[in-house]
Amino acid sequence: MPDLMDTYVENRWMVQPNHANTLQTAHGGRVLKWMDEVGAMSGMRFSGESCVTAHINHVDFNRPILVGDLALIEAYVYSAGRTSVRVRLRAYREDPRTGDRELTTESYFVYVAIDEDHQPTPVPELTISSERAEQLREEAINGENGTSEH
Ligand SMILES: CC(=O)SCCNC(=O)CCNC(=O)[C@H](O)C(C)(C)COP(=O)(O)OP(=O)(O)OC[C@H]1O[C@@H](n2cnc3c(N)ncnc32)[C@H](O)[C@@H]1OP(=O)(O)O
Repeated sequence: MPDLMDTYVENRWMVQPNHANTLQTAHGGRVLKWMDEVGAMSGMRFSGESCVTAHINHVDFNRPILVGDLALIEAYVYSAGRTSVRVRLRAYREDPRTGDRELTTESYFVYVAIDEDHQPTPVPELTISSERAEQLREEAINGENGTSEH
């Protein structure tokens, strides 16, 4: 049974002019695409299956990510159903020189594990075996319910 920490995936992209809008900041659709990809990686790591995106909850773009910044995307599975997997996604802008980062976007995605026939297929149970994992799960549940502070 995979542990929450086993599903923790992060990836970075350097924001290039071809990722930007006319304001020279990352296009929102591009950021969502990166989030979706990293979330799917997390869901696949958890389930051992291909995963498709079934649902994206509300998305607020709180800060822009400038061309030349790094877009850092973090994902982890915090809950699992029979065939569905809930993934917390956070996007940060990161200064490539200092590593300073600020949260820009947060969302909660539902993926469904599918078999070779593209039909939903069961996922394992999620285990929580450390204080850090428990903290991450609580943060996700509170964030999804709109009760977190950020
Ligand atoms: C990473 C990517 O970019 S993938 C590309 C974009 N995504 C897609 O193309 C997916 C297109 N959609 C589909 O193929 C189908 O609707 C599927 C596979 C997501 C679901 O198929 P369905 O036949 O509706 O499945 P079914 O009704 O049995 O539900 C399966 C699970 O999905 C969950 N689910 C289905 N739709 C949703 C939804 N909109 N929101 C939340 N959960 C959902 C169900 O609650 C169920 O969860 P559980 O098994 O944990 O109880």
